[in-house]
Amino acid sequence: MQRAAYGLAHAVAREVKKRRKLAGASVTVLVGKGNNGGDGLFAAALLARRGMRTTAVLAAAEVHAEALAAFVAAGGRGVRLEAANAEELAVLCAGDDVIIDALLGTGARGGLRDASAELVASLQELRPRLVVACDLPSGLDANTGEVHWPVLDADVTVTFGGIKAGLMADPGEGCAGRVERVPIGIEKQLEHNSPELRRLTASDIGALLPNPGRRAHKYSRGVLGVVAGSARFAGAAVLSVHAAALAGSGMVRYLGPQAAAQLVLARTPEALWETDDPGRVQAWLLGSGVAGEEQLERARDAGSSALADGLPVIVDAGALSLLPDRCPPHWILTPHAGELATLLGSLPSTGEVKVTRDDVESRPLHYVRQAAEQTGATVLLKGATTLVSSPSGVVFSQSDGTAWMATAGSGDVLAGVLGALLAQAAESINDDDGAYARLGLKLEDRWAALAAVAASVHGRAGALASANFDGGPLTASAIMAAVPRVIGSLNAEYDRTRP
Ligand SMILES: NC(=O)C1=CN([C@@H]2O[C@H](COP(=O)(O)OP(=O)(O)OC[C@H]3O[C@@H](n4cnc5c(N)ncnc54)[C@H](O)[C@@H]3O)[C@@H](O)[C@H]2O)[C@@H](O)CC1
Ligand SMILES: Nc1ncnc2c1ncn2[C@@H]1O[C@H](COP(=O)(O)OP(=O)(O)O)[C@@H](O)[C@H]1O
Ligand SMILES: [K+]
Repeated sequence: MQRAAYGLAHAVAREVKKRRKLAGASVTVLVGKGNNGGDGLFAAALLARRGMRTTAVLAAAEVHAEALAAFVAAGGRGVRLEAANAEELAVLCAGDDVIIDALLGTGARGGLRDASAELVASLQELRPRLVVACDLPSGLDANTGEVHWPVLDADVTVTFGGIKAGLMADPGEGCAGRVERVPIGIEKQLEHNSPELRRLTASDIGALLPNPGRRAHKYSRGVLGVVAGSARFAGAAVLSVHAAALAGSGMVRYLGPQAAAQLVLARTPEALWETDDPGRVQAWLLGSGVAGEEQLERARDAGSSALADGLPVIVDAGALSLLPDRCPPHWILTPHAGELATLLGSLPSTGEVKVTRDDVESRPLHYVRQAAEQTGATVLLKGATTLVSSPSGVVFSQSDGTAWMATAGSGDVLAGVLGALLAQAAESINDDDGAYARLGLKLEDRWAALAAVAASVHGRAGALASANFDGGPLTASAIMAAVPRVIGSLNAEYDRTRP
């Protein structure tokens, strides 16, 4: 607890010092009845000793006794929270330089109640200057990222030991701000728990990204077949094919109507337009912008032959309605929340239960797992945080992008990037001595890891492209243009630091 409190106090002091002098700055800690409140009080005691004006709002009749004694001994002032003073206290706290949220931690059952809920709801409206959450924002489910409102949005969350699953899945992650981990000596223990939610680091991604050997040729690099776009949504074909080319596929074969193909070739003369027998490919991308019977038929045909040949397939947008009864794990579905809701509704195994887009957005981790389990496929659920579930339930979470990426065509670019990575890795991903094996990834989870690599490259490309405009808005084309640099720098960084 002392280590946790020390780490928390250190982070709070550092954040305050970015804005003003520490001595004389005001901090209020919101204290619940458990150990989370204890951490908050011990941290506040340390801050009082560094000259901060400290107040503790005590939200329970009994709080951590030893921590309260330390807080009082350091000169801190306690105020009891009651229904009658919740609003008044909210106004007072909102004027402070920083608020520490230590109401509920990992022992919480459900959300904030009574006066605590009232206080937090009012504070959230008052938009305090700086909020630091102790371990996790109170009201979050540490295991799922589901949120019991109200929650006070944090600027920084200082979390102890391991990063909780609830800080890597929305909507929880969206409330947590920047997440910092403080080691408290239980890390070795955590390593042995099988991690059901993982986030790949830049170094993991560098290790998994394909890097052509000296003797590579275009066919050995991986050929991607693409059935995307339609007369109505020609842009999806243009974007996905070009993104696939930029992300390093050896070659792209495009199947679609002449009108779309002309636009595809105008943007990507490197692609081939296939009008009858498409020739050999290592992987397929089906569905981005696919509409109309003729193009759906092409997607259906390609899907059937891929299933028969055991080739990996990305199933996006328009092709999500064409799934076989049971998909293999090397079929990667790429829905956004609305498409996932529709998909789940169409599966016989979902039964009569109706799933809405709102349901998926409030429990993305639950539903992405459910979809992977029910279809047998790997499922990538797009969003601010993108979750990828393998059919075995292991989930990867990547959150590297910027909200400017919520723009038309962004998903088509992701599909193209994923297609390129899939075609390049298709023949080596299961090798016993390959990069995926070296990272300790089980066979059934490798497709999900690959999809997570694509999501991260896509997110990083968006972040880089936006940074090039001082954090300004993006088009899908701008995201795409940054993809080669992101791959190049991840590869270079990995080469520089590899063990
Ligand atoms: N190894 C560890 O697990 C460590 C835990 N630490 C801290 O301990 C915290 C967990 O402590 P606790 O297990 O005491 O859990 P909490 O601090 O979350 O408090 C749980 C207590 O609050 C009550 N409670 C549960 N749900 C409630 C609700 N909705 N409204 C009101 N009261 C509710 C419970 O009856 C219980 O007494 C962590 O979040 C972290 O801050 C750290 O001190 C470091 C070490
Ligand atoms: N708020 C956000 N922050 C970061 N990335 C986002 C956000 N919203 C969406 N994205 C990303 O942008 C892409 C949008 O894809 P999609 O919804 O299929 O759009 P479209 O169909 O227009 O291409 C996904 O990769 C998703 O993860
Ligand atoms: K908390």
